[in-house]
Order: sequence, then C-alpha cells, then structure tokens
Amino acid sequence: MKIVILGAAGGIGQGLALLLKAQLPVGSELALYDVNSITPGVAVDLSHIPTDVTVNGFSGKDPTLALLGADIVLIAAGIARKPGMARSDLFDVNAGIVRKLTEDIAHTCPKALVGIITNPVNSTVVISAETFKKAGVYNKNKLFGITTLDIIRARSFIAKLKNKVSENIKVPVIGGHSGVTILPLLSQIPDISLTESEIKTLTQSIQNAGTEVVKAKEGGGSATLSMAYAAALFCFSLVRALNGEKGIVEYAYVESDRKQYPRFFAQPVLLNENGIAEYKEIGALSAFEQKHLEKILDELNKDIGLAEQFNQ
Ligand SMILES: NC(=O)C1=CN([C@@H]2O[C@H](COP(=O)(O)OP(=O)(O)OC[C@H]3O[C@@H](n4cnc5c(N)ncnc54)[C@H](O)[C@@H]3O)[C@@H](O)[C@H]2O)C=CC1
Ligand SMILES: O=C([O-])CC(=O)C(=O)O
Repeated sequence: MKIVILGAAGGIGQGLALLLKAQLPVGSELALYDVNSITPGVAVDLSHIPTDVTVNGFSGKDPTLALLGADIVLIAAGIARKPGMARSDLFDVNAGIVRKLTEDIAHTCPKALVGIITNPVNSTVVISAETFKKAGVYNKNKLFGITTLDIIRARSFIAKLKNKVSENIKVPVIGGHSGVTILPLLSQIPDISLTESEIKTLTQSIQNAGTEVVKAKEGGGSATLSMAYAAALFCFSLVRALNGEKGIVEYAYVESDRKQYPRFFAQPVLLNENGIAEYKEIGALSAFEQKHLEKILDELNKDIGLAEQFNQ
C-alpha cells in the first residue's frame, strides 16, 4: 500500500506523516511531496523511527515521482487562515494549487483514493472533481473532502461537557466544512441526551472551533495537530477498506445524488476496495437540525457553484 501526502512539509503534512509512519501497517510505503525543499529531510528524519513503513521525500515543481503507484493521496498543500479571514478567502490561492495537483494525480495515479484537506474544502473538492472529469478519469467513489476534524471536535467537546470517555462517543456531522455549513447531529448520539441550550452552545462551538484555533495561534496558522490526527484516522479507514475489511463507515464531503441535498455534502459512506461502496442513511433530523439544514443549503450551493465556474 502506497500513501502520498502532498503538502507534506507543512504543519498538517508533517504531523500527518509522523502519525502514518508510526501506525501504518507493516510494509506500507509513504511518499512525501511539497514544494518546500526541506521535504526530503523530513523523510530522512522520519525514516529513523523503527517501524516497517518506508518513507521517501520529494520536492521541486513536479510531484510525479511521489505519486507513481499511489493507492491513497492526501492533499494538504496550500495556504492556511490568519485571524480575520474566512476559509473562503483561501480560494484564490488554493483553488489553483488543488487543480494543478489533481491534474498530476489524474496523469500519474488516476485510480488512487484522494482525500482533500486543503481549504475551502466546500469548494476544493469540487475543483478536484471537475479537474478529474476534464481529464476523463473522474470516479466520484474515490474523492473525499476530509471533515473528520469536525467529528473529533464534537466528540471531545461532548465528552468534556458530559464527563464521558471520548473514545466511546460517536457523533455524526453532516453538511460542509465552514462555519454554519458544519451541522453536527447531536440528536443522534447514542446514550447521551442534551438540553436545548446545550445543543445550541455545542453546535456553535463545533462550527467555530477552527476560527478559535486561528485566533489563539495569533497569526501563526490554523489547526495542524488535531487535523493531522483527524486525517490519519480517515486514512487508516481507507487503508483498512482497501485491505478488504468490511463494515467501515466514515463521514466525508463527497458527491452524491441524494435529492434534497447539494451535489457535494458531508455524509456517511460505507467504504470498500473501490472507495464508496454505499451511501448510508443520514437518519432523522431534529426540528433544530432541520431548520439549520435549510439555512446551510444556499451557502453550500454557492461554494459549490463558485468551484464549478472556476473549472469552466
Ligand atoms: N479539512 C480540514 O478540516 C482542515 C483543513 N486545513 C487546511 O489545510 C491546508 C494546509 O494547512 P497547514 O498545513 O496548516 O498549512 P502550512 O502552510 O503549514 O502547510 C502548507 C504546505 O503546502 C505546501 N505547498 C504550497 N503549495 C504547494 C504545491 N503546489 N504543491 C505542494 N505543496 C505545496 C507549502 O510549502 C507548505 O509546506 C490549509 O489550506 C488549511 O486551511 C486546515 C485545518 C483543517
Ligand atoms: O479553520 C481553519 O481555517 C482550518 C480548518 O478548517 C479547521 O480548523 O477546521
């Protein structure tokens, strides 16, 4: 199994590379690529960790050598927010980066599963889809916007509030990955009931969590370590599915043709060797969640439309 990280020298890239080097199955291969010339050095550094995962690092303008034979490609390349910015303010720079890297993937390893971390996820995933389409190799079952960070935040916040073990808490989060488009389904958490006021506060905390990190880092970037952890969890699920393990369900921002939802939407999917095997039921929404859903549709459709236009 070969896993590639694009943007591997960045805050997320390095943390993610460390987690994958430490925990991928024996015999896996990890390829790191970044325009930053320290990337081969990051790979040398990681290669001293005694796990049976091979690490190679590549820099320069062309990621082809890193991408050759990839099974999974994770894209964390691009700029991050500074205080006062919205994720959508990253579009102008990151849209072009994601398009170029997708062209490289389409050319070199079109069958790989691709996970997109680069913001604004609501749009970059669409740009990637349209780029694959142009290249004639789009498979919607293989392209994922990684929204796992919203899920792990929800788990942490609820565990703290209710004094529970976070590992045992499962929280669905649907929609998109920016502000109000992040919709945690707090009515669906097994064995935990929340008051109306707790639901309101938690929903806002989960939606604003990224901005809180940006503020706290005072211009030094956005969430990196928690995102690296989230992307590693998502990647391990892809690896297990590729290895034939059954019953793996993840929430991710993917294309589907569910009638009442936008073209791209974070939702539960069952994974197998080919990526998405099946779209799972989103389940019943509470009145609060239903009302919230109606509010986010316009915003998500706008982010998707902008990306569709970018690729025309
Ligand atoms: N999906 C999510 O939940 C989250 C997404 N993000 C997003 O992830 C992205 C990366 O964030 P950080 O790692 O904190 O940023 P960073 O600035 O620390 O790292 C980005 C890396 O991308 C590299 N890069 C830039 N252009 C490239 C190209 N064309 N090819 C290869 N590498 C290139 C840079 O050299 C740098 O090493 C940002 O867009 C950020 O908004 C951040 C947190 C959560
Ligand atoms: O907020 C940001 O810019 C980074 C991000 O997506 C998150 O932390 O959820």
